[in-house]
Amino acid sequence: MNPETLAALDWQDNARRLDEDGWAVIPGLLDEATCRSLSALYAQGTGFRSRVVMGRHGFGRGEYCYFSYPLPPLVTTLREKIYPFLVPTANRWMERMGFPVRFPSDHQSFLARCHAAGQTRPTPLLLRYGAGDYNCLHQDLYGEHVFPIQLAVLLSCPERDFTGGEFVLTEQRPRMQSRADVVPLRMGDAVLFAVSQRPKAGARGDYRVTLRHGVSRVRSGLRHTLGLIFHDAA
Ligand SMILES: O=C(O)CCC(=O)C(=O)O
Ligand SMILES: [Fe+2]
Repeated sequence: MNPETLAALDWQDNARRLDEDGWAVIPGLLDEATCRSLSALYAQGTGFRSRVVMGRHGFGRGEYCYFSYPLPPLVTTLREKIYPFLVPTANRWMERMGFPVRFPSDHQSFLARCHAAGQTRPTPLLLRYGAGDYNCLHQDLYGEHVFPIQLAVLLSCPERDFTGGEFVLTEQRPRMQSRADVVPLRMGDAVLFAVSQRPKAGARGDYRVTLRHGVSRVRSGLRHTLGLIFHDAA
């Protein structure tokens, strides 16, 4: 992955799919070698600020580790270089939902805002699921400052490295029942998705829907993911 690859992506189409569905897949964001080397960091166990065993918190089953600063260079690059392409959608969503917040065009300025408010801990993470593991539906909110779109990259190969373990999104509409989507991902694919709320166009104008994401039960093997959240944590 290099910055030119990112600039060459169809961000207008990504924005359109985020508006319509609340998520968009970037096929083949990372190549297999990069996926393998990122997954290998998990077993190495260094460069992380904390490890969370999901079962201990009722978050599901499996575990994840938050990177510490400085992040691995590739993770910093992805976070800094992808962010600016998402800002127009993020700002449009805030406007359409009637929220006053607007996001600066560069990630460093947004992080400075998080840090000034006490959200200083890095949120990018690696997740690892074995057979029987899953991630309950959740939202990655870590304080007052929330960038409304995040990214996850599947680092393992479905059917070869693991079975089951699908990325799931639910959308809760006001006074209606929730709708689920399963996002088809191959190794190295990234999914952009709404962290929490997003506007949806309806017959009588925009209304807000609430998204949650999770992972269905892994049936066999080992599944790794890279999670990229643009706000830091309190
Ligand atoms: O493992 C996954 O696909 C989901 C990871 C996740 O919850 C996240 O990146 O925030
Ligand atoms: Fe998450």
